[in-house]
Amino acid sequence: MSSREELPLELALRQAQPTMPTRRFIQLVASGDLRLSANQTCWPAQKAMEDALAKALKAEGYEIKRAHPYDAKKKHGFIASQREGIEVFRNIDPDAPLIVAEAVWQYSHHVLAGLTTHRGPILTVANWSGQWPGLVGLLNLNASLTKAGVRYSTLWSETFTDTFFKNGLKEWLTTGTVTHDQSHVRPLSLLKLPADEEQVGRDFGRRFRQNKAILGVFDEGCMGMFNAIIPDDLFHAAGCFKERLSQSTLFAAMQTVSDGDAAEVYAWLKKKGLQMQLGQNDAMELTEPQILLQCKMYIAAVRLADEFGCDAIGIQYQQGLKDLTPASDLVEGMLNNVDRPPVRSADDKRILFEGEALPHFNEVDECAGLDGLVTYRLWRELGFTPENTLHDLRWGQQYGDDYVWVLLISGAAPPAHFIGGWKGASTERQPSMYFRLGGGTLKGVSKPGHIVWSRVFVMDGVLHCDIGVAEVVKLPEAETERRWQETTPQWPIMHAVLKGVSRDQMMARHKSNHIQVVYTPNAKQAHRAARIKAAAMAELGVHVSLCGEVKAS
Ligand SMILES: C[C@H](O)[C@@H](O)[C@@H](O)C(=O)CO
Repeated sequence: MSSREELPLELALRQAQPTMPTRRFIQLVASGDLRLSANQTCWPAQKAMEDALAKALKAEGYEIKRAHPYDAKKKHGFIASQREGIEVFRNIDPDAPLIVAEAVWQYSHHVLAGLTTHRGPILTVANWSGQWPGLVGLLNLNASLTKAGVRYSTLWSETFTDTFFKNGLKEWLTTGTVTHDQSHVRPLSLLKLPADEEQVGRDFGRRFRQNKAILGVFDEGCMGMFNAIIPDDLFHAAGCFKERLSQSTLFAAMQTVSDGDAAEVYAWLKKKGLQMQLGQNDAMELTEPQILLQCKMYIAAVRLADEFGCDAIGIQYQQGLKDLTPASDLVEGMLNNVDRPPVRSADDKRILFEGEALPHFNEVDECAGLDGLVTYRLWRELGFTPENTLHDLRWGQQYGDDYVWVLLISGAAPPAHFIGGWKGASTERQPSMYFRLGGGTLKGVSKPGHIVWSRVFVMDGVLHCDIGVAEVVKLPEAETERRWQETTPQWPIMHAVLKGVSRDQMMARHKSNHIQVVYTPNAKQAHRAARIKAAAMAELGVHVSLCGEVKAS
């Protein structure tokens, strides 16, 4: 029996090269949020995008056929749960070509089940718009499909009339796949790093693995981000172990924090100069009681991390928690900063994690957790400021000679990254369509400088890590404001120019909605640190690729 015959039928079919049937219609699905308010608010953008897509397909002689209708009662046309998705896919011809169209942030598990058994060619498409996190949703879906071993093609467009999109669409319609330029990706295994740097990285990696680390995960995976879950055996091989915690525990621990302790954190923030955009209307504005609850959450999170001996923690922050308490963003930003309000143990005997950040991986993205902890500790050893964070790869536009990405995360980044530090930081109410009970974000503009960017992801059953360098640029205030207004003005922003990677190369390759970023003292050190980090990751068994202009020596 050949190894091919040993494969289960479904898998064999999935792995077969998809062929494009000559039907004249293309089925379409749209995955949405799990929150009705978000689906309703974002529906008009999705509708506009689907109309533009339909026009593009019509020009090629094809018609779009939605596989699920607009729901007049719910006032949107998204698949809004995993169950709904499975039911929709029952009526989809599994051999027919299928487009997944995304203009919004979506929960990938709504369509993942159906897509894992779809045999026809799959095309994921997003509109090049900052308005809602549709590109972010697309990247999460692509990464989830990659981890699941589902074959797919992907495209994006601002107008759906540009040459890049039209050529890609034509290729998909005729061959069932879209090829992208990924010449910016160089596997580390084919490169030779300078021996001294390789040794520093490998030595760090060996010690990291031997010491073992515990990453506390508060409600793994319940934001639908299948890609963000690292299988335990892969995690263990890198020296990382999960402490599975519940957001209910976090909520319960919040109830044990005294009002006085919360008030101290609040006062610390005020003294540091954090601008609080406060109002009175709890439903729409940020209020003092919301922030005080966030201060309680901050203390509770640090105490739980101490109790379970965690080296880093990740709070899932949406499902479950959003129904109980204000959002965790301000908490996350504080945790990730070395200069943060002190937290004493409940018995008042110790200051917890004194002089250190408690690395936090937003949205329980375990890939970011591994990366964040490695980076924090390695940067400390290199003598650099260790604060790092993830951002969403939200959108981007040309500015002058540069393609400047909008890296924006849905609530918090460490103030150490901001122009002016704490004094340059502000907290604004999370949009109520996402967070009914409010809560402040931790917002600022990332300072100009040289950074290393990276992303850990799961592909072909193993861990990968892409590493590159970038420059954070300062844009005029008006341009920053314009970019905020085009996206989500309450969230922290980084204006990043990725070195040696074009927009389309990045979109084609990047296997995540998130990107990890950390500062270095200058351009030369950014390249050096990227190489050392590459060696460290390789030592942990991760398949590393250097992307774009990282000099190999
Ligand atoms: C609030 C939103 O749902 C966010 O969670 C979303 O835009 C993301 O940041 C996804 O990474």
